[in-house]
Amino acid sequence: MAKKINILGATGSIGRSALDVVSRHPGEWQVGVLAAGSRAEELAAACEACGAEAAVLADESKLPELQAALKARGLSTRAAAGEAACCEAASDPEADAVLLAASGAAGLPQAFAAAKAGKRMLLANKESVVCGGALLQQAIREGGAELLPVDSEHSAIFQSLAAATPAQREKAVIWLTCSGGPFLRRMDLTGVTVEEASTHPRWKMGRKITVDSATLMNKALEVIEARWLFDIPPERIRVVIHPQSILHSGVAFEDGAVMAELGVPDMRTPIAVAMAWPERTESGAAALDFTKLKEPLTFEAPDLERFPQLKLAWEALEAGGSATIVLNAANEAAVAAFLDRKISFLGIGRACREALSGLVLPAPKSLSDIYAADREARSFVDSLICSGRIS
Ligand SMILES: NC(=O)C1=CN([C@@H]2O[C@H](COP(=O)(O)OP(=O)(O)OC[C@H]3O[C@@H](n4cnc5c(N)ncnc54)[C@H](OP(=O)(O)O)[C@@H]3O)[C@@H](O)[C@H]2O)C=CC1
Ligand SMILES: CC(=O)[C@@H](O)[C@H](O)COP(=O)(O)O
Ligand SMILES: [Mn+2]
Repeated sequence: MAKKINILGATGSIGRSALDVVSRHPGEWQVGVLAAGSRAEELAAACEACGAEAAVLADESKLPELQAALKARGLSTRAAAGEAACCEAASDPEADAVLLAASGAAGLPQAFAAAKAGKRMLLANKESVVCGGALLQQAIREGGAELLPVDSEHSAIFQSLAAATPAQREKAVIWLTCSGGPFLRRMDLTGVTVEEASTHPRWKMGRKITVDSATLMNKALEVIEARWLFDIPPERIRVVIHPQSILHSGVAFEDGAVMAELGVPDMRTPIAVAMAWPERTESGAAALDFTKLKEPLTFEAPDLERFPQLKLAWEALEAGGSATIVLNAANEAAVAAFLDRKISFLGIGRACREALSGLVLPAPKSLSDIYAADREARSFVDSLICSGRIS
């Protein structure tokens, strides 16, 4: 019988890539629920293409629109809306796997729901790991869930660690690769436009993560993500700039050996790895031919003067409490303001730093504590922007 996958964030960049992988395996995989944020027409179209059983929108007010869009396509797909319905999709007892690919902290309740229900979690939504921290890891353990990383770097690390013993992991160093984003060689970042920051040199991704890659906050979030996913202290996580995005990250062992995963930059590979693990399956990604690489593979240290956001990962982890939640929320609020052309590109980093030093909150004890810290950081940044202190 075909295995069932529920996809949250189905209309996004990861969601579409996942649907492409699923479509290559008829009879082996079938789609249960597709969930998205608010775009009813796009969700209905995705349901039609893959024959999903149910469609869910997080935005409750869009339920009539979703029902109408499904009906207009002659589909009998069940429709639901609201955050609770998204969490039901994430914890669905009928799903063999759930892909968590909403964008931002909006994915947090879904990750907790999947963890508590003991699901096989294919996790792209890094923000839920950054905010959920120890609490999410605890929910995964207690719920008996299995987490398979989809973020390309973490998929590479996961694969590189597959054969390592606990003792070998204890001394391993993680090398996270970073493309450097569109401004790797641009010395002056004043005046960066929304259009410039919204174009990634290697990956086609959603708007928020693309801007994060341009500020290097994406890598900061990935350092925090790695700390939790691989239970590794921050001082054993390093970042290296690798503009070609062919080596997706690696692990250095005490004997000098480095295990790494390489491939063409195509998210269908880590999605297929997570779907099939510990087996392998066809993803649709082109094979890497070392004899036909268009440019040499290069590596260099990151420039922390021009990209100070990167340092905030270690600072937030060191600070403890709710610092990583504050950092994530401040960044989400600042990136949204930048995309709305209310603040400059450099204002994003200033907002993150101000929030991190201005808001010292205790460690969360529950999901509602996480929401509270998240809300506080967002309103802190909003007030910085409204008062003109960040522009
Ligand atoms: N794109 C990539 O290559 C990579 C992405 N990631 C991570 O994966 C996640 C998704 O990124 P990406 O696909 O680029 O983002 P996109 O912006 O392309 O897509 C976001 C998706 O999330 C949906 N969505 C928004 N709010 C909710 C909600 N509350 N519940 C369920 N779905 C929701 C959107 O629906 P709607 O269309 O209705 O707005 C859309 O389907 C992010 O956390 C990102 O960091 C990690 C590695 C690589
Ligand atoms: C594809 C993926 O996993 C992204 O997170 C990607 O790594 C972004 O590239 P940067 O290295 O530029 O942040
Ligand atoms: Mn990544």
